[in-house]
Amino acid sequence: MTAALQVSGLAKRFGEKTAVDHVDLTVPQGSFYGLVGQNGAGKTTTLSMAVGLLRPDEGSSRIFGVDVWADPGQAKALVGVLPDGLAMPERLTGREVLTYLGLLRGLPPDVVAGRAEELLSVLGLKEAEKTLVVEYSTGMRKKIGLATALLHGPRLLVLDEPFEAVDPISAATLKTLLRGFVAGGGSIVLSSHVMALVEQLCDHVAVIDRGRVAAAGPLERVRGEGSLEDRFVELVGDGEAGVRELSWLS
Ligand SMILES: Nc1ncnc2c1ncn2[C@@H]1O[C@H](COP(=O)(O)OP(=O)(O)OP(=O)(O)O)[C@@H](O)[C@H]1O
Repeated sequence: MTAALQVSGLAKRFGEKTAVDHVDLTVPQGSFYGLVGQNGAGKTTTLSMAVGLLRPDEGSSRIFGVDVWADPGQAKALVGVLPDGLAMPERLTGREVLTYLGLLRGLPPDVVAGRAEELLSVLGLKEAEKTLVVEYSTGMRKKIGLATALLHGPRLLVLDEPFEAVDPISAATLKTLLRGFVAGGGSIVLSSHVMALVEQLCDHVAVIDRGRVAAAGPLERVRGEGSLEDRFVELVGDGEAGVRELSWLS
């Protein structure tokens, strides 16, 4: 079966810094795939290149077999993206953002209106629908960003830190929504620093360390006998470096 997302040999340098160093990832159709790594490991850069937001120096990315860089229109119709630091039309309300982006996607106005209504309701943004995005909290921005990713009914969701700054009640709703998406045949890739969350939601995981894939595959295989956190520390930890005390604080 064609993979939902197949990235091959992706590489990106920023000046002297190699942010992503020939990453290969295969996200099977119907999987819930977690990408974990330390700050600066290269997760955002990898996902940005995978969905066509950032041009790679080397490598390729295919969404359901469609080359993201050769055929961006077709590839982008298949994917919903929640990027890191999503830029929004700040002077629009949540509903206006959804309407604008839905029409831009070419959806009929009545479909956009119906879906916007449902998304605002499911994501707990109904009361905030008249508020301008510029006035949204960080968590609310995350949720409206997710709504824009879902609006056109994509087959693959690529979500960069979707749970960051989201309150526990909204997180529970989000988990149900994402699980439902996968149960209905969709595929999801998400990045997170929270190992417990990845263990709870994902069936596949990739550990990214300094721009490279340190381990990847089905969750059970990657984590082995222990927890994902133990395995993560084992793979990417740098010994005592993180546990030095600040003597001047005590
Ligand atoms: N536009 C840029 N210009 C220069 N360096 C960059 C740029 N974007 C990312 N980097 C560098 O590339 C590396 C990977 O960054 P990236 O944002 O992909 O990491 P990450 O795993 O998503 O981190 P975090 O978990 O903190 O979000 C970092 O060293 C970062 O400083």
